[in-house]
Amino acid sequence: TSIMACEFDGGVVIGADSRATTGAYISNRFADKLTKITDYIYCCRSGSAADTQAISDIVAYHLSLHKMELGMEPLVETAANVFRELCYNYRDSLMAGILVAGWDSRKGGQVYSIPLGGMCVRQPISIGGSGSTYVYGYMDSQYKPNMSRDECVKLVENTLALAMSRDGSSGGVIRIGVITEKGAERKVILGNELPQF
Ligand SMILES: C#CCCCC(=O)N[C@@H](Cc1ccccc1)C(=O)N[C@@H](CC(C)C)B(O)O
Repeated sequence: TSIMACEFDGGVVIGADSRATTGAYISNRFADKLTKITDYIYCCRSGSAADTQAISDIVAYHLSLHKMELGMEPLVETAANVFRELCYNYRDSLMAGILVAGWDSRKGGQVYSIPLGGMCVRQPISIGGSGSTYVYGYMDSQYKPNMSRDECVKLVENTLALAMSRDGSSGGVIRIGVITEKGAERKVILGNELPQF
């Protein structure tokens, strides 16, 4: 897997490849690793498909209850804390590397990274999954503070395309999401339309 999330003024851009593997076999060529938690909060999943699906379902349930009690949309930070509590408390039984990203009225666009082990840290831009190891240098060389929405989309597309070209556990299509106060929009870049370097 190759996943990425990037903050911009007014929201976040999230992205993922679509390959699921069972050993060397590609068990799913069109996996959807961008998972909705609330209307304004998504997560990017890497690691065990089963573990990350289960965790995401539990967090979505808790936040739906929290929204009813609170009477307002849950904060991105709150979602990240529920993910962290599960990923840390069950760290010996789980294989889950998750990026939590979304928009709320208090802090706007936010990205929180929860790698294996269960720590949680906010980052303006974050990558994860097996493919991310090949593109840290590219991300660092291209990142600037205060990028526009479209600059973030292009950086996410290019970074994921590079990771997918080098990592055998990444591939397929690129799924992109943009989350702002207006909600979430999604698009797909097909395998033959990927940026070429
Ligand atoms: C059966 C089946 C398909 C899913 C098996 C399955 O979880 N594959 C994993 C690799 C893995 C991980 C831990 C144990 C075994 C196999 C996988 O493809 N993970 C991708 C993300 C998930 C969300 C699709 B990525 O991290 O590469």
